[in-house]
Amino acid sequence: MEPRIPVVVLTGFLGSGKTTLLNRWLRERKNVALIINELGDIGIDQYLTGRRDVPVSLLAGGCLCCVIQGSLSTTLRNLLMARKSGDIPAFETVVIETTGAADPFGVISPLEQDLWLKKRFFCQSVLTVVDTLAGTDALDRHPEVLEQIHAADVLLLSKAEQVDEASLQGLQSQLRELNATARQYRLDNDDPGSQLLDNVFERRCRVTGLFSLVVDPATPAVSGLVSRPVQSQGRHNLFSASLRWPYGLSWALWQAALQQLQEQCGEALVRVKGLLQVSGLDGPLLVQWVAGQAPEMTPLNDWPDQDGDSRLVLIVRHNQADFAGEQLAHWQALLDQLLTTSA
Ligand SMILES: Nc1nc2c(ncn2[C@@H]2O[C@H](COP(=O)(O)OP(=O)(O)OP(=O)(O)O)[C@@H](O)[C@H]2O)c(=O)[nH]1
Repeated sequence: MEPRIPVVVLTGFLGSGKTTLLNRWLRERKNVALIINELGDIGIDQYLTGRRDVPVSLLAGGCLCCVIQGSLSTTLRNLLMARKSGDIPAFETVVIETTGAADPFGVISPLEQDLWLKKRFFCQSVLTVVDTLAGTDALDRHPEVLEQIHAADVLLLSKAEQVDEASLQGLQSQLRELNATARQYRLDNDDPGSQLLDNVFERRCRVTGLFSLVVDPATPAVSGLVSRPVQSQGRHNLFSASLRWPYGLSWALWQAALQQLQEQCGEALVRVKGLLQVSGLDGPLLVQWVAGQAPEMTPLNDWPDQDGDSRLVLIVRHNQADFAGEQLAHWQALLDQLLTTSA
């Protein structure tokens, strides 16, 4: 039997900087296969990963830790078959970029529970990106962030260059309380680089259906740690809605429309990302927007596919599953109106 293939789980809340970091690391690495899991139905991240010579599998429309947990087994099997038959390069490591809402323990559980997979793959590390700009607020607002921190072997602190030292230190000490063993790296001046993908960490967590921490009797209990059941269906009150639209608008009208979307969704808004058709531009406008942070709108040279449709994914936190869809439907009506008046 061949040696087992290591699987690295790269996690972190919505918009924390997972894809940005992977882009950087994949410039130096070829020998990985990438699995990208997206909450929305339309994948955007697969277009943003820098290297085209790395096999990328997109799993969209729900989280691997719950709604589409079964898809990981199939995807890993397919990757292994394709590697054996020489259809894809002989990757040495699989990197899973989770959705921003994922519970990493839920993502890795098939690797521990499916005997076929267990013989061929193992979870080598859980790397968690922490958005320092979102800071301690995110720990209070989004329980998923706590799960991602608890599960981490390493904490990678993004956007630290935008945060003052005192806030950063406050966040770092809170992170140490939540996960005393994970090493912290500031990505602005201490990026460990893609070599981190080779480091093997001992799994500290045991997956039993109910997730519980295996506490080393030599280490004090970690404060604030909760173990809670994971439902087989979507366990988040995070919902996504996606829109494809075969038209373009001017940059200024898109800006106004996005502003309107923010006002409509209010506090519920968590993340917006998309590729928009803009009159006068050959390539799309990449929209990257993390709630509470300034929207980034970057013109790209080319469309990543033949399609050329504007597409947008909206992620909200709300107790009504229909909320995201309704907001996007209202917004589409506004876009249609803008299109008519600007024609
Ligand atoms: N200033 C700064 N911005 C960053 C950094 N990392 C990411 N960003 C920005 O944060 C936004 C989200 O980055 P992504 O890499 O797409 O985040 P993500 O975690 O992959 O997002 P999801 O897939 O939606 O969960 C983008 O606008 C990035 O440009 C960083 O270290 N510093």
